[in-house]
Amino acid sequence: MTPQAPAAAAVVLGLLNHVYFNRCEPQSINVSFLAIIIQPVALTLAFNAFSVAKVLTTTFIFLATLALSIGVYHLSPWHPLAHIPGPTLAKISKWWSVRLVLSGDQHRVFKALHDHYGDFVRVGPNEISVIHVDAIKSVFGRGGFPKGQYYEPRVDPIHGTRSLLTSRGDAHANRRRIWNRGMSSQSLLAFELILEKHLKQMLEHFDKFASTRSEIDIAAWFSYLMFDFMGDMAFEMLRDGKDNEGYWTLIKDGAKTIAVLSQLPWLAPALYKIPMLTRNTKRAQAEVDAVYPDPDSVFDSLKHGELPYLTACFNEALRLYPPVPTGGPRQIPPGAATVIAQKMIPENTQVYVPAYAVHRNPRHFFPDPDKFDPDRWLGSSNEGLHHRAFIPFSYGAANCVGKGLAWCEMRMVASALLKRYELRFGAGMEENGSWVDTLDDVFVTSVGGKLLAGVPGDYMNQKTVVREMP
Ligand code: HEM
Repeated sequence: MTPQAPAAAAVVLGLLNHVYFNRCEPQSINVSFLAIIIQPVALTLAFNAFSVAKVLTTTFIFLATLALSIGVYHLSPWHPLAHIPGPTLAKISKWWSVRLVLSGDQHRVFKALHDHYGDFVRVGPNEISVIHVDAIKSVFGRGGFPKGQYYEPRVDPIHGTRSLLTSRGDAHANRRRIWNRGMSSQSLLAFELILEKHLKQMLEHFDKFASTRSEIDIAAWFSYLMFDFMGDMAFEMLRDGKDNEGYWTLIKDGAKTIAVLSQLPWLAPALYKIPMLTRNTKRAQAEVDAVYPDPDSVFDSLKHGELPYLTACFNEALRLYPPVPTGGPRQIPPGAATVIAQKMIPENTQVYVPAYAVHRNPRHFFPDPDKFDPDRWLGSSNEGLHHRAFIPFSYGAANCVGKGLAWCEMRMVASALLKRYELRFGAGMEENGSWVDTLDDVFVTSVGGKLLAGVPGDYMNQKTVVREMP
């Protein structure tokens, strides 16, 4: 045996491992980690050359070969995604994505990549992002693709319980039917009463702040409101459950489902862009005043259809700052290579259709796709407005089940605030103008910092006489 034999064997073993992992992607780190640790040790023993130094050397050669082989293959013309352009580091390893997600900038970076590379970008060894409008239907629509491994970490690791978000196929369809019943227009009317109760509580607090002219972090207050409302709504379902099989099953299905209901940040980022926080306040406030002449009537959701300007403002906020900015990919099943927007995409690829980048593409919304311009939603012609490319609530069978409720919340909260106050940016907020740039993409949007409302001396001038809340 030559002294180089263990090293050569470690190289061969590294290459064989790559072939194996390429065919059978590991589903759990435990098994693969164990295999990777044991193999070089066993190899050193097999050559009767056991010593700590030799084990370390063999392990290093083995791991280096494995890493190099994987990296080279990912960049090679033989990789099935070789025809999709993208950053080199993204193609080589998933660590690029991990770093990106940790930074919170995923949505902004995806957009920049699409600006540079076009409709298709390779954003991982086996992941692509597509912003072509045809991809929305192909990926999310009927006959589209299931959620894949991306969603698995969201499954309860102890009980294996799947929420609506993580279930697939028939299990998803069955559970979704129950949710749909729970979110029917009749149910929404009941939820509105709960929202009204908590909204009034928030207004009481705001009245106090107004009287002392103090500054508030309005983003935090919207989160409190949504937390209280969603929590109360979930338990209200529980209370009424005996009479409503739909709600009852929903709750019985486990705490995970309630946790989904209690997802707070979905709504907040859109609310932060409500027009009272911008210079576009005039018209929206006038519209609310006209539709709700009586302050007590602002809780009446039946009039929400009479608020086209406010609705346009929210559409524009949801377009520029979709609360699920990138979202999760769908995964092309084994053996189901497919064509998306005229490009062949191989099996097992994870496909993102990132709302943030789709919404800011000049082919879909023009002119000035980065500009907050509610009027683009109000024109009689649809020029410059690609409705099919507007996907803040996603699309297809697993789109947002809470869409109706979210719209009700947004319009009711905004109407109540616009009717009652003239809000101003807090000290330093307007000049910075960059609060929205601090929003992080962590699947949903996470609020980066305080959004101060009001300035001392000119703060939340109450338009109406403050009344005692019932
Ligand atoms: C402006 C507010 C909201 C936005 C923009 C939004 C957006 C979305 C998006 C994009 C998805 C798809 C996620 C994916 O594909 O992985 C989704 C799913 C979902 N949303 Fe919302 N959402 C909002 C509010 C709500 C509310 C208030 C609820 C509470 C009932 C809710 C409950 C859900 C559930 C349960 C799902 C999973 C649906 C399924 O897998 O069938 N959402 N939402």
